[in-house]
Amino acid sequence: MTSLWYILYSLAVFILIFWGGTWVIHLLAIGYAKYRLHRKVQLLPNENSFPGVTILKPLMGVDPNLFSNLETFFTMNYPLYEIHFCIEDESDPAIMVVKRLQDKYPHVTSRIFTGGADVGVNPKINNMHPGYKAANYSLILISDSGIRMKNDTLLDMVNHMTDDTALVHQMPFTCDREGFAGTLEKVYFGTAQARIYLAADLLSVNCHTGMSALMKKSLIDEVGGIEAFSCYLAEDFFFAKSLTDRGWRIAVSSQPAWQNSGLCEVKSFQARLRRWVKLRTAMLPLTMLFEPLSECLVLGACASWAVSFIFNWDPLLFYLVHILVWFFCDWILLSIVQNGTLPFNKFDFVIGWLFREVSSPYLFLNALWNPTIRWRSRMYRLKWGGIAEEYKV
Ligand SMILES: CCCCCCCC/C=C\CCCCCCCC(=O)N[C@@H](CO)[C@H](O)/C=C/CCCCCCCCCCCCC
Ligand SMILES: O=c1ccn([C@@H]2O[C@H](COP(=O)(O)OP(=O)(O)O[C@H]3OC[C@@H](O)[C@H](O)[C@H]3O)[C@@H](O)[C@H]2O)c(=O)[nH]1
Repeated sequence: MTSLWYILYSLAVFILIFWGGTWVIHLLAIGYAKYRLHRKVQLLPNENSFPGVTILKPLMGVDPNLFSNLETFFTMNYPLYEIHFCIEDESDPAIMVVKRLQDKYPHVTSRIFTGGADVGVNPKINNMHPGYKAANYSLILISDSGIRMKNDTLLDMVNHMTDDTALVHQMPFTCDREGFAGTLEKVYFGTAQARIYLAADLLSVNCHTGMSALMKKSLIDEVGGIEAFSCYLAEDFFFAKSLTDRGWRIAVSSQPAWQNSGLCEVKSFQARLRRWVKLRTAMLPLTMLFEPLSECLVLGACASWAVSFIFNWDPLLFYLVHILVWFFCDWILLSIVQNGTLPFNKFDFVIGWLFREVSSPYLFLNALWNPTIRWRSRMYRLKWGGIAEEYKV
């Protein structure tokens, strides 16, 4: 009996320490977001001092926003860059979209690479490989198909590329999009993900998500080029790991990544989140415990039990206050990340927030239950450590 009491007591103490840690993370994320995000970019002082950038754009298929998203890459205020569009399938309609833009902006240097390569399992790396090999500049920007740039986004990223920095990445966020799925994505990226992403960057924990990442090419070539990472599906995490293992800094730029894919549905968004859970748990198995425990509703329930066990406090009242304060912290963080008027009202936020909080533990368990990963047209399985193999049925 006494030993069971000690076990429960220790568990309650552990939960309360973890609970306290998550509030520190809330505060760090809010403070760091305020300090780091949306800083004004200096104007170009001297065009010659800016390094050239090769932008790799892996494309696969067309969505209603593709043309206007890609157009933002042709209108950036940066003196020296080229765009390498990488399109695996030679009959992909994305080729026509790119050609229309090339005709509209003939003064911007851009090329189309079709066919991809077969250097490993990761299809994004296979697709980008020919474009990477033909890169002419010292900086590489890997930018996913749904990303939108502001005029000064590239300049902002380059400004963060200091001498001891090897990789500058944008924190994922989303453009204002209509409908519940648009709200849900904005709520997720501006609250749960932004909190961890910002706290991780502040504490130099690798949390790099590679939808928009500027890298020093020579440092990637030093370890064998992008093909050296093609055995992983989460090539982004391993790019950053390889660089930090060699003593380099990675940094978040002040503008978040404006995702604006024309496909905006709850179902596809949840499938994407499940795919990411599978990547994380294979690479970092400890997240299997800490990730569900760091969710508002799960942690609140555990902490309510712990305070009633140790201090005899009312667990229900504690749970309600916990949820309310968490909710307000999330609202504050989202408002800072958005840096302007949100495209939905407070009621929509409550619904989106509750939906995310309730569905997230379920999505997590669901992802663990089925380890097969579907990414666009292919299926994969991951080994512990993150090595991937294609799964053919
Ligand atoms: C005392 C509190 C401890 C809190 C532990 C928190 C556990 C992690 C909770 C949520 C994980 C959210 C991760 C957000 C971004 C990940 C998006 C993603 O999966 N991207 C993949 C695909 O592009 C990519 O390959 C993976 C990137 C790295 C993921 C690393 C996840 C672990 C982060 C742990 C950070 C802890 C920070 C706080 C430090 C005390
Ligand atoms: O088979 C594929 C799949 C994807 N891609 C390209 O890879 C990019 C990212 O694809 P998606 O938008 O489907 O996937 P995500 O946004 O979830 O990607 C994210 O998670 C997985 C990581 O490897 C990526 O670096 C990260 O951005 C797109 O530009 C897409 O065109 C390919 O070129 N081939």
